[in-house]
Amino acid sequence: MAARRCGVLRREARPGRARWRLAGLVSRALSGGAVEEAGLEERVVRLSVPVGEVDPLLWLAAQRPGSRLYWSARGGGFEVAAAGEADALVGWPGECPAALRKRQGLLLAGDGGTRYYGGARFDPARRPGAEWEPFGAYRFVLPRFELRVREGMRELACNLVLPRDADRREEILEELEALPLPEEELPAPRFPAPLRRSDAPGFAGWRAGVGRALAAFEEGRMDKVVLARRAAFSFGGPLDAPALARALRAVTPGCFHFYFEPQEGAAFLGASPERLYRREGRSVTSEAVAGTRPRGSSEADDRALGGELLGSEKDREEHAYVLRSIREELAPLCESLRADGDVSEMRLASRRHLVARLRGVLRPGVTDADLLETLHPTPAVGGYPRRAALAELRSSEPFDRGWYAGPVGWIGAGGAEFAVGIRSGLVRGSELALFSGAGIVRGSAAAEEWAEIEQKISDFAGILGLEGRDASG
Ligand SMILES: C=C(O[C@H]1C=CC=C(C(=O)O)[C@@H]1O)C(=O)O
Ligand SMILES: [Mg+2]
Repeated sequence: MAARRCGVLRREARPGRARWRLAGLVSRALSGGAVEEAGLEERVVRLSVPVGEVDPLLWLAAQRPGSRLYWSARGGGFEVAAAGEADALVGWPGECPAALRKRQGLLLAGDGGTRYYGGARFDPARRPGAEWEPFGAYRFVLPRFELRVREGMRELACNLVLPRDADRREEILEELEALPLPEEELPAPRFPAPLRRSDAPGFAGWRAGVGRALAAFEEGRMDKVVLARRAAFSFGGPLDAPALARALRAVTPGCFHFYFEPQEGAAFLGASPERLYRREGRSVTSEAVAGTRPRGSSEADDRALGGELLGSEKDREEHAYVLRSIREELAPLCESLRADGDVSEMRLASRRHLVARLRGVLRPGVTDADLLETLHPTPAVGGYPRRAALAELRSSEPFDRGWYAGPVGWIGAGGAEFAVGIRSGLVRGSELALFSGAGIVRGSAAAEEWAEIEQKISDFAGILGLEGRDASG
């Protein structure tokens, strides 16, 4: 028999058997005696069993829509798909993730592997547009069920919050029993045809925005602002958002991949090259990513584009504000902070950026809420100085960024990792909104920055047949 890519499994790792073993663990953990022994203080119990080769994104696609998520670390090493919610920390309109501080007790009481996954709005102070309502100001989910791949080991896990889940024993076991565990490859997805495109701002509005930014630089009110665009597409039928995430992952190696679906019919997904920060205990790393050129079509062309980026004064300036700001913001939270190498080139499949890394040791007591509040938004997505840039975006950007360019990632007791939620889109039924921005500094030209955004959305555009539909008119 021909070997199927995902179908040949060792007997003990067969999905059905994994589910059955997990049900045994869950049943025991929720039995009267075990719950009573655990006492009244809320805590998270994470139960897991090994499982065979299932692609987490295929698993995700098979789960019931509504409350699904996916995260994979840049460069591999950690990947998770999840369904359902054992707990959720949700921010009300106007709340920033700093409010997480008050709600982190449960998390810190969790066992080692416990992680909440989620993200936050770019600007909690801006009134949310209707399309972003399901996402909240921030939303971190402790999934009910997880399929995790960590350093090549695959596991199926169930999170329980005790004692509160004791009352839901039957419900949880029924959910587990019904949990789909696909063993086979799905056919390659076919996406519906695109019908219409509309950009906010259009090119005239974009040119005006760049002009306003240049005037603000001249007047000394600001040094950099990242202006963004919302390119909205409608299709001839509903978009399969998990399939889109899979197709995107395939063409964007070396990126963080994320997918958040807080309710059926609304999914925010993307492939970001940029780490906001990573924390392991008190060690923290962050990085400045800015300045852009495409990859070349030949080796010589590619080399020339790399040289052009590294030698570009304008892109160096875009990048320098990001590095300077991260250093300024992070230093007060650290006992020590140092550069990790020089400014270099980050090469992605279809474009390249300038990158510089910072490494530090946090002062005792610094939390992830502190880090998020301090680091976000960096001038890679906001501007410099931050306050002036945000005021400009609030008063002139003609759409709500929602979670675009906000922090996305996970928080655990011993560590955390966040990417900057760029190169992303929002799927709602047969509508897709792609969000992308470009750093405006002295010397920026409106048409070039518009084209840079077009290049940045080309990963999505290539998958969905949107190329050649530039709306610059
Ligand atoms: C704001 C975005 O990219 C940022 C990250 C890298 C390079 C950038 C640039 O060259 O303008 C942007 O600052 C985006 O992709 O939406
Ligand atoms: Mg740029």
